[in-house]
Amino acid sequence: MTSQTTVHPDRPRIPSPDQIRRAPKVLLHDHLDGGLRPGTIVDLAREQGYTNLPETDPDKLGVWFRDAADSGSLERYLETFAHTCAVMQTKEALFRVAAECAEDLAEDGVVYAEIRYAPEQHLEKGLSLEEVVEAVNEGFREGERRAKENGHRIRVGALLTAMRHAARALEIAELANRYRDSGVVGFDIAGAEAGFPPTRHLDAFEYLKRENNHFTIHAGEAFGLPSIWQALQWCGADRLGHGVRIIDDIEVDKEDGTVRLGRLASYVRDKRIPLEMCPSSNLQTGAAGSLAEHPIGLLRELRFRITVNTDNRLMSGTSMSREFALLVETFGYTLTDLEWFTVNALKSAFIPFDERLAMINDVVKPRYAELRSEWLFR
Ligand SMILES: O=c1[nH]cnc2c1ncn2[C@@H]1O[C@H](CO)[C@@H](O)[C@H]1O
Ligand SMILES: [Zn+2]
Repeated sequence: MTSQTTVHPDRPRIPSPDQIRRAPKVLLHDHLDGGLRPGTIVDLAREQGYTNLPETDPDKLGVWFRDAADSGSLERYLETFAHTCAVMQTKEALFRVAAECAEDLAEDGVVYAEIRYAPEQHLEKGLSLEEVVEAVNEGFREGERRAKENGHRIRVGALLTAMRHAARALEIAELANRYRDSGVVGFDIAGAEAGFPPTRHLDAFEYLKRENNHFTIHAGEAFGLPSIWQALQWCGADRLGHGVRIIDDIEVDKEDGTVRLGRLASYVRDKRIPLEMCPSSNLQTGAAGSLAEHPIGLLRELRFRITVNTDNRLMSGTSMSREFALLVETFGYTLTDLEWFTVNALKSAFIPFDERLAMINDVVKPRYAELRSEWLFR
C-alpha cells in the first residue's frame, strides 16, 4: 500500500472527513436517474401528476430507495428506477435534475464527472431523443454555472446509455456520436446483465469504433468472467463498468499469499483497462459481501487501474466523499491513495488527452499536495 515517506508524530496518516470532502474528486460512473434529490422527485411527481411514489415525504422517500435497493439482486435493485424515470419525462424535469446533479457533485468536491443515462427511457411523454439529450446538456451547463457562483469548479460530460434488454443500441450510439462535440463524451450499456450479453449490441460497438468514439460497458457485476471477456475482446470496451468479477481470475495462495493472475486478469492489468468500481452499490446488489471483502482491496494492491465511483447516489445514499471515507475506514487509505484513484480516473476519462493532463497536473496534484501539507500549519 502507498505510504508516507517519513513518520512524524504530528502527521496524520488518515485523512479527516473534511479533507476528503475538500479533496478534488473525479467520478466516471454515476447514473443521472440514480442521483435525484428525494425532494425533487416529490416536487416533480406532484407537478406531473405521478401518483405511484411509495412515499411523499422526502426523507422517507430517500430511506425507501435505499432499503428497496438493498435487495441482494441487480434485477430488484433496478426496479427502483421506475420511479425516477417516471418523473424525468419533460424537458423542464430533465433540465432540473441535470442542473442539481452538477451542483450536488460540485458541492461534494467533484471537479470532473461523466454522468450517464438512457435517453430511450425518457420518451414517454413525447420527447424526441434529441430533445432529451439537449435538455440534459443544458441542465449540466446550468449546474456548472451555479456551482461556479458558489465558488466550486466542475466539468460534467454525458455518457449515453443503451439498455441491454432493448434493441436500440445502434440508434443510441449514433446519437452519442452526433452530440460528441456538444456535451456527450461517450456511450455505455446498462441494465440486467444475466441473459443479456454485450455481444447482442455488437453493431453499436463496431459503429463507434469506426467513428473513433469511446465507450464503456457494464460488465462483471452480476455476471462473471465471460461477460468481461466479451466486453473487452468482442466489443472492444475502453473501460469496464464495475468489473469486480475479474477477481474470479485471480488466485491467492492461502499458505504463502502468492498471487496468480489468469490470462484475462493479466490482460486487464497489462493493458491498464480502467475498472469503474462502485463499492456501496456492489454491496446492495450482492456483487460483494462486505466492504472488507470487496475485491477493490486486492485489486488496488495489485495496481489494476482502479477508479472509485458512486453508481447511484440516491439508491445507495452515497456520495464520492462517502465512498472515499468508507474505503479509508476499511483499508486505511491515505490522501496519497485517494490521489492515486483520482489520477487513475482522469487517465481513464473520455475527454481529450491535453485536458486530462491539465486536470491532473494543474487541479488534482496541487490540491492533494496542499491537503497533505496542512498538518504543518496547524
Ligand atoms: O449498477 C448498475 N448495473 C446495471 N444497470 C444499472 C446500474 N445502475 C443503474 N443501471 C441502469 O441504468 C439505467 C440508465 O441510467 C438505469 O435506469 C438503470 O436501469
Ligand atoms: Zn452503473
